[in-house]
Amino acid sequence: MSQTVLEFKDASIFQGESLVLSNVNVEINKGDFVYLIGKTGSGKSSFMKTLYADIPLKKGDGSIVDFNLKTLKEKDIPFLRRKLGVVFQDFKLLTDRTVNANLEFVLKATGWKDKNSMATRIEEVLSKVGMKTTGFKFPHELSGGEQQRIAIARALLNNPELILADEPTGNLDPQTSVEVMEVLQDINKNGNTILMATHDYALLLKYPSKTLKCDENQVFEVVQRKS
Ligand SMILES: Nc1ncnc2c1ncn2[C@@H]1O[C@H](COP(=O)(O)OP(=O)(O)OP(=O)(O)O)[C@@H](O)[C@H]1O
Repeated sequence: MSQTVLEFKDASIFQGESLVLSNVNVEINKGDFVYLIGKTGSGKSSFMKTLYADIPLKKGDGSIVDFNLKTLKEKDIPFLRRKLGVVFQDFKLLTDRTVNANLEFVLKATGWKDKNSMATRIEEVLSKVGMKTTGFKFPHELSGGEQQRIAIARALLNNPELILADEPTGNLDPQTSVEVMEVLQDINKNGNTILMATHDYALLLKYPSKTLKCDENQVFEVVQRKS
């Protein structure tokens, strides 16, 4: 039986007082790869932010990785985020330290203590994204695509139940976008569930998958037509 990782029922999403999305009914199951598309300003980022509790869910119901977003308390947010891996368009690596130190920073912040286990986990996630030999480098010594791979490795550190990728290829050229997408596809094939907001229709065509669209304050599933 499929296991639900994310479920929204009749939810509304607000930015401050203004309604961005209404009647949101969405379900994502374990192992899915789901795209979230829509024009600029249609609410993709607002939806993503609701999922990692950067925006509170005030109306309707929403649950994600066994957390109820409606009743979520401030103190629960770090525990929710430990079960999520978030990847952003602008990578958000700490520029003043190496790749290894970036990853170690996250492990320490999420309660890891043993040096050897941390080093092993760092090596594991770097090899998952094909960046095993770059741990000693600083972010500025890496290309955009490589930095995004490191950001994906960082998202994988705590074995997240769901990866939220908000325009992960938005700052990359088409060739590099495909390379980063291959990494996300591999991770998905290995069992990780991924929700990816994107503007990149070329990727959608190349890697077809379930697609949700934000338009006119609604989110609905679109069926890709085979050409
Ligand atoms: N911090 C904010 N405060 C108030 N309104 C906001 C805020 N952020 C976004 N909005 C508004 O919410 C709506 C949805 O924006 P959102 O960023 O979710 O769209 P998006 O689909 O992610 O766009 P893009 O593709 O440009 O990132 C827009 O009308 C935007 O102006």
